[in-house]
Amino acid sequence: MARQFPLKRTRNIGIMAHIDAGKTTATERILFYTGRVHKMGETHDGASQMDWMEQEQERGITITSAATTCQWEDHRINIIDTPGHVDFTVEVERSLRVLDGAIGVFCSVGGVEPQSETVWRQADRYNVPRIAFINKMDRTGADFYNVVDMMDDRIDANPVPIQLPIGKEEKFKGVIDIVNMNAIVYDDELGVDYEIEEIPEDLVDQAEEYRELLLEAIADVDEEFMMKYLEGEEITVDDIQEGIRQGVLDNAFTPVICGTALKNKGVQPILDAVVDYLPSPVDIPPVEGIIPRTEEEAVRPADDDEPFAALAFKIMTDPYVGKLAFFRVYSGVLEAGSYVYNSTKEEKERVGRILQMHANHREERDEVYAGDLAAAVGLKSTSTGDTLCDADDPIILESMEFPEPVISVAIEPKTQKDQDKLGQALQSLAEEDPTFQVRSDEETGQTIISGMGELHLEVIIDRLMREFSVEANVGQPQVAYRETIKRKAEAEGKFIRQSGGRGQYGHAIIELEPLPAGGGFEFEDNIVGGSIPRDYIPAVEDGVEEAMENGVLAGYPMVDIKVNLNDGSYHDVDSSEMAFKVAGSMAFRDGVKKANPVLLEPIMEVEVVTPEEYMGDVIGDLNSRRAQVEGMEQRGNAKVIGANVPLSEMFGYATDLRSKTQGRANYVMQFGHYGEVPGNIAKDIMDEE
Ligand SMILES: Nc1nc2c(ncn2[C@@H]2O[C@H](COP(=O)(O)OP(=O)(O)OP(=O)(O)O)[C@@H](O)[C@H]2O)c(=O)[nH]1
Repeated sequence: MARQFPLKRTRNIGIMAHIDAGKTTATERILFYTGRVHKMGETHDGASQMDWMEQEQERGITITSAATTCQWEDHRINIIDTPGHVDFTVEVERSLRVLDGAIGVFCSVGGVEPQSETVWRQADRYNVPRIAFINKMDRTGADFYNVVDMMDDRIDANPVPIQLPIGKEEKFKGVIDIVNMNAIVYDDELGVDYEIEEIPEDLVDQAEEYRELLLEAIADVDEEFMMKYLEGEEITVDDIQEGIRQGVLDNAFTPVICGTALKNKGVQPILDAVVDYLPSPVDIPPVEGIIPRTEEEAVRPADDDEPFAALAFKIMTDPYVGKLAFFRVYSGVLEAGSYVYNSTKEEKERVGRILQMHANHREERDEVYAGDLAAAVGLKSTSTGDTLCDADDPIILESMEFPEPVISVAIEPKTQKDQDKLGQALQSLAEEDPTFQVRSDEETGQTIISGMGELHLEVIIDRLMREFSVEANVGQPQVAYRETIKRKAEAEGKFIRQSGGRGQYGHAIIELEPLPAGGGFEFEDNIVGGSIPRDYIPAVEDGVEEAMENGVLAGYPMVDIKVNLNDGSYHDVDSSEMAFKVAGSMAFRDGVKKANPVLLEPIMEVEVVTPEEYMGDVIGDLNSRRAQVEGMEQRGNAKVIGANVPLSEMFGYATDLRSKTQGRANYVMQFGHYGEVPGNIAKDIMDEE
């Protein structure tokens, strides 16, 4: 069977936004206009099409990203929903990894909020070409030009309006299209019909001014265009569109359009802009990876004739079909019912059915092609971030980077029956979400789950009950502390047993050294002359890694340490992997004690927006939470305070802030870095353990 849409006419896009900017509404309108959904669901009625999960509907926020397919102007558009809440960064990361372009949705009143800033910067890191849609032009206080300025100041988006609003707030009527130099005017309040008209007289000068800015921006990225522009030659609409497309693909500027999703104004132009300006899979550099074993670098161009390569970017448990693995095909073709090689796990797996997800139905696919996004049923071992490929031409694609969890709770099954189900349920959840981790506490035997924030863990516990019917008691959320070392130290581990039967002999001499924050764990093998045989070296590393799971101060995982294995000895008969593993653990524990171990805590970046009259109280309160106030600025008529605050001091902050400011201040917080816990506080934490 041949492919239905040429690669050039495929768009894989995400919609990125701050919570409440209107991403869900915009997505629904897009699906409505592309004809897939025939009734518009409103998020606040809880009838949303994209918010599949029950909790999402109750909370009114989008938590998971689902890939939804629609069609516009002979193009296939796959939309990857991207949440705006920072507790779900992993969802953002994973969608950024597989999309080719994005629409940034901003609220015309709130503008560039801190979380949109975070998401925008994540997208910068992945070089994602973007367009921007300024939504909610109908709201009181709507200010298109202010948002454009904020995009310039805060996120260096180099915004270039290609539309201007006609009117605003309740008088918002439509937009001026400065590419075609005409006006799209909606006839009524609900944007059912529109007319293409001449630009209203009072806006002609402004339209011309912005057209000049647009032409200049294009001239900066397109030499041919620059020549035409400078020599005063005629510039066609095609030239301009071509130029905008170039600017977007080069990440040189961000074209800005506007409207109101809720009132159905300016939605079709979003789709036109996606088709006209965002990249197809062949417009972006081919995906990179390495060949297993040889470790050679390789690329897979977007082409059906290349060997199959895809990335699993989301695992979902579906009530009807069980485990669904969403994947993005970069190259080649995959048939339903065939085998595929999971190069990350080094396993062959059978793909059962392949499903294409639409907003309200699923379509069964016999084959998927380069550039497609679909979901597979039947992949048992595949988890988020794994590469699926052709066994004869294997590759491991660059995986995603996931942040480490910062908060944890102890969880205890209520009954024996729950106990049996808990392990399996937690494992499925961890497969879906790499920022969710499960471990058992060595001393208490309790099951500890960790995640990115209180909301993240709440959602997980909710799902345990709803989807897996596990009843559990949940402890107080605790900060996920870490331990590390501050100086170098040498250490030795010797494990010798010689009582009866076969003895045990393992001996390792190591040196520990601190790595910079975020350095994780490194192991260097400096053994020369076979003082430890090759075969036993991985066992020493395993032993060290196992010992790192429970630090010496308070049993927290150890991070940012390099271990150099420098020497050791062995015994011809008695040495074994087991003995070297134990020796590795012993050496590490011994070394840590000499290397000045310290406790680390997550430090959050907090931003509080408050009316000026409460500023003193807010700062006083932050100071009592060991905050480092980093800056203050005026935004509109409010004060914005930026601070770094230890997460352990932030529990219950929402309630305190509300009562101190009569509910008039807001805050957002996100993980910043791990910092050393001050001595007296560290002592308290260690005493508690
Ligand atoms: N006035 C106005 N309200 C809008 C518009 N678009 C969306 N809204 C409202 O804004 C609220 C948030 O919209 P959503 O579409 O849920 O926003 P979201 O960005 O998807 O939010 P999360 O799912 O929480 O990330 C809802 O009450 C919408 O009805 C608009 O154009 N104008």
